[in-house]
Amino acid sequence: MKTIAIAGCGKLGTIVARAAARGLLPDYKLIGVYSRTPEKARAAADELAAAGKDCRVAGTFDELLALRPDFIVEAASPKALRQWALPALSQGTSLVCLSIGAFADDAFYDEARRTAEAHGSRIYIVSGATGGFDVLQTATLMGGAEAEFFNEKGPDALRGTPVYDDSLQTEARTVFSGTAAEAIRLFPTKVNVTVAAARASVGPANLHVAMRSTPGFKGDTQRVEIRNSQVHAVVDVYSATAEIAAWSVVSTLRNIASPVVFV
Ligand SMILES: NC(=O)C1=CN([C@@H]2O[C@H](COP(=O)(O)OP(=O)(O)OC[C@H]3O[C@@H](n4cnc5c(N)ncnc54)[C@H](O)[C@@H]3O)[C@@H](O)[C@H]2O)C=CC1
Ligand SMILES: O=C([O-])CC(=O)C(=O)O
Repeated sequence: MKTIAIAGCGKLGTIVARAAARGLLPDYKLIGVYSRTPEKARAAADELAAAGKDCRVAGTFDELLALRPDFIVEAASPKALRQWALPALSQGTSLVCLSIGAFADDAFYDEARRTAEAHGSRIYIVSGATGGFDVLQTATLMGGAEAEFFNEKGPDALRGTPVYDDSLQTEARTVFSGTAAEAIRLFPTKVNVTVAAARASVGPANLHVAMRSTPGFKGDTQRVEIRNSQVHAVVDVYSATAEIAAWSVVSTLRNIASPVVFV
C-alpha cells in the first residue's frame, strides 16, 4: 500500500482528507497532515481517527517529510509549493499539486523536473478546476498549436486584487488580457488553472488568458481552447465552487494506483 501525506489543510486539503476517511482512496494510507494553522491539521486527523484510521499531525513541513510518504498532496499556496517541491522530490516523494502557479517560472519548473528525474519521484499536475490535459498535450505534440484560456468570475471573487473596483458590481468587463505567466503574477492564487493548462500545451508565455468579471456571477467558468491545422478542442468547465479541484486530486491518486489509467 502506498502512503500519502497532505500539506495544507484548508478547503481543498480537507476534502482530500475526508475522501480518505470515507474509504475513497483504498490503495493508500494517509499517514500525515500538516498545515500552518495546527487546528486545521488536527481537525483533518480527527476525521480520519473517527473512521478508525491513524494519521499523524506534523508540526512542521520537515516533520511531514520525515514520515517519508510516497506522495505529498500539496494544497497550500504557490509560495509553499515553491519551498517544498525540491526537498520532497529529492527524497523520492512525489507531489500531487494544486498550486501549480509555482510552475510558471521556467527555471523553477526545469529544476523541479530535473530533481524528480534524478530521484525517481514525479510531479502530478492535476486538472483541478479545468481539464482536458490529454487533448491539450496531444494537439500540441502534433505541431502548430495555438491555445487560449477564458475565465469568468463574479466581482466578489476579485476583491483584494489589483483589478477590483466597485464599478465591477454593476458592469461586466474584461479585467485581464495577457499571457498565463502575466496572469499568475497579477493573481498569484487565483489562476493556477491557467498555468496548469499552459504546461500541458504551449507554455505560460504563449497561452493567452482573458478574464471577465460579470455582476452577480457565482463560481467560475474555465474554458480552454486549442487549435492546430486539424484539431479544434474546447474544454469548458463551470464550477459553483473550487471543490472540483480537490476531487481532481482524489481522482488523480485513484488513477495512479489503478490497473487501468485514463490519460
Ligand atoms: N489547480 C486548481 O484548479 C486550483 C488550485 N487552487 C489552489 O489550491 C491551494 C489550496 O486552496 P484552498 O484549499 O482553497 O486554500 P485555503 O486557503 O482554504 O487552504 C490553504 C491551507 O494551506 C495552509 N498553508 C498555506 N501556506 C502554508 C505554508 N507555507 N505552510 C503550511 N500551511 C500553509 C493555510 O493555512 C490553509 O489552511 C491554493 O494555492 C489555491 O490557489 C485552488 C483552486 C483551484
Ligand atoms: O477558480 C478556481 O476554482 C480556480 C482557481 O482558483 C485557480 O486556478 O487557482
